[in-house]
Amino acid sequence: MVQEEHGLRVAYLGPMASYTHQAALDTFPQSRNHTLTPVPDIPSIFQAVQSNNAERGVIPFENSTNGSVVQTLDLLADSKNQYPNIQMCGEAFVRVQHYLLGRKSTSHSQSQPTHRSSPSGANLRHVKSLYSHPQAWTQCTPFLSSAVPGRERHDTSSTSRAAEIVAADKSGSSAAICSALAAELYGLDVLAPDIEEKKGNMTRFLIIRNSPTTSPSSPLSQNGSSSSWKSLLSFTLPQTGSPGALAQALAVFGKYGINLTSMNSRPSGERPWHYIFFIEFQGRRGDGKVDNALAELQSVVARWKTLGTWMSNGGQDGG
Ligand SMILES: O=C(O)C(=O)Cc1ccccc1
Repeated sequence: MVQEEHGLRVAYLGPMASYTHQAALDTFPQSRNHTLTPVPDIPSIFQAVQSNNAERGVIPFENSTNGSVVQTLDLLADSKNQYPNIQMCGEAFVRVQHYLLGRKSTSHSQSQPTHRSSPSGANLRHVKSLYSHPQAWTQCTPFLSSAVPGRERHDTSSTSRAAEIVAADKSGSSAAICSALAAELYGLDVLAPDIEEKKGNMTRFLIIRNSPTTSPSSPLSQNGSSSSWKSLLSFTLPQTGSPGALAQALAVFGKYGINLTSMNSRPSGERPWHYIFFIEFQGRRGDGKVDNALAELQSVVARWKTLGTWMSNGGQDGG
């Protein structure tokens, strides 16, 4: 998705060469004079946008192999009301190909059969510890268990942060799972390429903006049919047991012929075993059937919030 605007300040999960950086570069091309600023973690992206230190933020949302980024969902749930103005306004898909990066072993022991080597033939016996973003481990399970089993794993805030840590390790005994771009930027050797389990591995990133109003977007006639728009909303259900409340909430969308495209739930933070649900659907406010469905939803749910609208085919909500 390429944004039309120029000169936006964009916060992304850094440091440079993270997959989020790639999504930010794809969405906010340098030719449009955007300023892309790496921040250390996902909450910092929300803070930067909420406080107007950045006009846009780019955050990882879900991966085709291992599902939702729960930290992002929890920030969207916003149980402490820290990010009341955060709204989604776009999405970007990035093909994620993981590399094992580190320092090549200087020993010439590759021919010894007792030494494990990567699919590329690099000797990995000297690799004692591994660094990466938690999402990356489960995208590379077969490689990790066959080529570097039993190594100590350290979670990092991003894959590029892992590369930075490994580049600073003079012992050469650590390795990071990250992008090929990180190898170049941090001067690391490729110990094994394409180590992700599923070859079509993709991550979807959200573009967020500060938008204090949740009023309907501009008239539909200006910007394509309602089916090219997607919207995200969250809701919780009433406190006391009300059988079928979730089914009733979902039935509202069916009643108005609205296509649900994803659903997630997370603990609401209100009390144990109480959940917040995230529903993504085709359409947007201002479209009669969506307005009717949302009006009816209010009588079924306890708390609800619209979390944004965007063009699912690559555009952006101008509202
Ligand atoms: O850590 C990164 O580079 C990110 O941008 C988050 C992430 C991690 C793993 C797969 C896709 C995105």
